[in-house]
Amino acid sequence: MLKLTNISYSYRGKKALDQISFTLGGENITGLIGPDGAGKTTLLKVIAGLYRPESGQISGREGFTLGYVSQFFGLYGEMSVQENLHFYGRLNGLSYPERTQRIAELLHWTGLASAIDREAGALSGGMKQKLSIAAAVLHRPDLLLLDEPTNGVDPLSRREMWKLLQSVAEGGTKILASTQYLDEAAYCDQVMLLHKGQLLVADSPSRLLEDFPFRIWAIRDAGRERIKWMDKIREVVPGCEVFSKGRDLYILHREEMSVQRKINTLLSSSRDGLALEEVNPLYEEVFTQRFLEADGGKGR
Ligand SMILES: Nc1ncnc2c1ncn2[C@@H]1O[C@H](COP(=O)(O)OP(=O)(O)OP(=O)(O)O)[C@@H](O)[C@H]1O
Repeated sequence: MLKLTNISYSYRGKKALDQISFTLGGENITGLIGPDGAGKTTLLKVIAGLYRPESGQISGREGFTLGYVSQFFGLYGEMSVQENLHFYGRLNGLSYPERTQRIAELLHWTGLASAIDREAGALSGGMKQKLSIAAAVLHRPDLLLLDEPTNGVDPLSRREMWKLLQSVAEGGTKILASTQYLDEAAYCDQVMLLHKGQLLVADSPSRLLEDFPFRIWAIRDAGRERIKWMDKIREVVPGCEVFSKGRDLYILHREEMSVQRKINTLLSSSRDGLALEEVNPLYEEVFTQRFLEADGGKGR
C-alpha cells in the first residue's frame, strides 16, 4: 500500500496539488478523473517519484514496485516490438527465459503478437500505447501508473484499452489511470475526482451515482423551441438547472414531485406534444455537478 498524506506541489509558486491525501493499493483499478489542468499529470509524477512534493509524505514505498506510462511514447521507435520488450525486460533484471515467457504472455494480452517484428515507431497510436503498457508491466509491478492512456483514442479502442487494463489488474498489478473522460469511471473500482489541485472525493463509482442528490428529467426532442422551453422551465421551477444535449433538454433538481407536476402542467399547455421522463444520472452529470460545486457556483 502507498499512503499519501497532505501532498502539495507548486510550479513557480502556482499550486498544482493542494494537500492531497489517499491510500493506493486496495482497489484493482483507480481512475484519477479531472478536467485539463486539474493536476493529474503532476500527481502521477509525484507518485512515480519523478517530482518531489513541496510538502506532505508518501509512505509504503519500500518494496513497493511501480510501472509508469507517460503521455508520450517513451520506447525506441527504430527497434521492433519484440526488441523493445526484451530491452525493457533486461533493464528490469529479468533473465532470458523469464523475459521470453512474460513477453509471450503480454503479447497475447495486448494483441500485439502479430506485430512483434514491426518497428515500434511505425505502429498506430493505440498499438504504441499497448506496447508502452506491456513494457511497463514486464516486471509485474505492484502498481501501474498511466497518464491519460485513452486520450485521443477512438471510443471503441478506449473500451479495448480498459479491457487490457482489467487483464493487467487480474494479473496482480493495481492500476492508477488518469482520464478526462468522465464516463470512464464505469471501468474503475474506485474514482478520485481531482479539480484545481484538490481531491474532491474518492469513492466507488456506483456509490457516487447513488449519493447524487439531484433527480434528473429529460424532455426528448424538444425541437427548435428549446431555448424558449428552457426559460419557461426555469420560471416555473425556481432553482432548477436546465441544459440541452443535442435535441434533448435535461432538468436537474433536488426535489421531486412538485417539479414533475409543474413541468407537466407547463408542457400540457402547449401543442408541441412534449413529454417529461425521469432518467438515471450519468457519471457526466454527477461529476460535472461536483466540479461546479467546487467552483462555488451552479449554472452550466
Ligand atoms: N511545467 C510546468 N510549469 C508551470 N506550470 C505547469 C507545468 N506543468 C503543469 N503546470 C500547471 O499545473 C497545473 C496542473 O497541471 P497538470 O499537467 O498536472 O494537469 P492535468 O490534469 O494533467 O492536465 P492535462 O490533461 O492538461 O495534462 C495546471 O494549471 C498547469 O498549467
